[in-house]
Amino acid sequence: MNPTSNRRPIEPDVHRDLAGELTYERYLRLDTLLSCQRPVSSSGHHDEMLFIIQHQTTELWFKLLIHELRAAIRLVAADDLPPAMKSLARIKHIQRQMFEQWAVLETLTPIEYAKFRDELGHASGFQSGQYRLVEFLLGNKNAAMLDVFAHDAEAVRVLREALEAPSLYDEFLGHLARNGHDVPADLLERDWTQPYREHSGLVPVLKRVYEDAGNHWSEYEACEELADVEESFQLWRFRHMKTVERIIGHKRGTGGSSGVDFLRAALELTFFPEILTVRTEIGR
Ligand code: HEM
Ligand SMILES: N[C@@H](CC(=O)c1ccccc1NC=O)C(=O)O
Repeated sequence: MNPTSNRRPIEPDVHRDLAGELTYERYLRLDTLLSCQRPVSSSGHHDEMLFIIQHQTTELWFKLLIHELRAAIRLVAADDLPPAMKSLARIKHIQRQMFEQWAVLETLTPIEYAKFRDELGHASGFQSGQYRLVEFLLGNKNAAMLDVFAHDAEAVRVLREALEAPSLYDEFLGHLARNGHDVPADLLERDWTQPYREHSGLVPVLKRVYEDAGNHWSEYEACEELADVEESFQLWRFRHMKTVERIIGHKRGTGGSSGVDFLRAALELTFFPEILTVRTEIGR
């Protein structure tokens, strides 16, 4: 090593003849991945690259979220909680990345965005099939959301399948029931296509779990993990709404909604309501 050259020599055993072999680029399909950034703006606005990459990276994180959420749902349904918690821990880190990433897009000023916004037509994040799938897997079911995918039979098939299946919380309540907890029967056999609605009969069940956590540790841990996932999801929704507010103010959305007010209304939606409600009852 020569400390003055400021150059790292390539070691002799580094593989150089890679023709026909599996390489970094081939394994990661970078030819495809890096050819997907195609600005629509005819005059090629500098900032559209940021806009595209911000969306594409988020869609990649959605893909991993879906992969992990599906694994967690399967594991909870099989009463195998420890690996399910591992998936939820990973999900929380992904959510943190997605939250922090808004800072990059927030460098886009209203003037910069206005230069290419018109060219986006009616395209909108509201049409993100992967986002809607994440919402469904977490339990925010709404059949009307399928309408905007009517042009895409495969998206409708995947979303309908998730709409009709138990969500993460539905499976968790089933797990509690199988482990001797007195979960109200109407929560165990309900129409899965409907959004989960808070049930006062579940609160005493969770109260027992929380107040006697020593004897119900895995259930207690799972509740806390779910609370974290819900909070992180709300933080993402909130930051999206604030980013939108600072970039387009109260203009209507390209997807046809009222814009910020529509996004703010989503902050009222909850995935695991009793896990928060129980806190009011603790110690009473
Ligand atoms: C300049 C940046 C952005 C603006 C101005 C914006 C604006 C909006 C607006 C106004 C809506 C409501 C639907 C509509 O009428 O269009 C919406 C929905 C949505 N956007 Fe964005 N957005 C931005 C960036 C992003 C990014 C980076 C993502 C990441 C994928 C994203 C994902 C979504 C999703 C998933 C929805 C549906 C939300 C829901 O159903 O509650 N948006 N956006
Ligand atoms: N809804 C946005 C447009 C937008 O952000 C967008 C456009 C195309 C693809 C993804 C988008 N992202 C989120 O809505 C707007 O109203 O400006």
